[in-house]
Amino acid sequence: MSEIGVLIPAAGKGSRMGKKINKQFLDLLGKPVIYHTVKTFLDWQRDFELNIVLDPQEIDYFKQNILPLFADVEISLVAGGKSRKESVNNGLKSFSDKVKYVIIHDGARPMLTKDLIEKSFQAVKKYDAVSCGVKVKDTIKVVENSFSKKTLDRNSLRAIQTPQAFSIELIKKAHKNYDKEKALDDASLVEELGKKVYIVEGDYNNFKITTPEDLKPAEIILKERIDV
Ligand SMILES: Nc1ccn([C@@H]2O[C@H](COP(=O)(O)OP(=O)(O)OP(=O)(O)O)[C@@H](O)[C@H]2O)c(=O)n1
Ligand SMILES: C[C@](O)(CO)[C@H](O)COP(=O)(O)O
Repeated sequence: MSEIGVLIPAAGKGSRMGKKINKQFLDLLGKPVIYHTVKTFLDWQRDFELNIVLDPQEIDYFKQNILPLFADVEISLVAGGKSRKESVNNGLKSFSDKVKYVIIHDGARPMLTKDLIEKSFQAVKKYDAVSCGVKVKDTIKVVENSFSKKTLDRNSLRAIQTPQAFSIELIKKAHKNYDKEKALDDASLVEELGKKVYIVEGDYNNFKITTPEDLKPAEIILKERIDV
């Protein structure tokens, strides 16, 4: 068994997408969104434990409609929680003792690349806590009551993505240490411990499918990859 654990949180409600079906099960080029996410990890390599965290009410749907697409792969399905943090925490607890490093990646980011996974994995062996992030292209202002208050220094800003990778010992400790439900990402829990998180250059195409207008560009990006 491998020292690597891959954890895909996919137990969200997708409320901003506003569809009846979970956004991770929506069709993208003839396959569910989450299929593309998982497939990229399997194209990267196959020697890892894979935990996919799902809404308990969607586990049967996943078993019937998505698991058959990965017939030869061992996948553990884990029941998620009310918040992303709780879902990730449940996924962390389900790895075997062999796992040393865990790579956490949103099910709703199907445009990740093998290169991003590999860069994150190489970096976590050196730094113990890693997140992908991209430079911010726009000018960012703090706005209050519709008036700008100040302009932030763009050079020090990054828009944070997943994959995020950690030594499993550190990320479990970080989850235990932070008892509030709401946390935007796992790297921030490590920051709460006073530890540094190394930022790997992410990919602008690796955006999260959040609202309906994200679907068309996602299709264009994935189609270009499949066509080449
Ligand atoms: N309780 C939760 C909430 C989120 N997630 C997962 O975390 C990722 C990032 O979350 P986001 O895009 O915010 O998804 P949702 O919470 O589903 O979206 P929304 O906030 O619009 O409801 C998604 O893959 C989502 O399924 C999860 O596993 N468990
Ligand atoms: C983890 C994450 O995708 C990094 O950008 C993001 O923080 C998830 O946040 P959301 O509020 O669940 O969209």
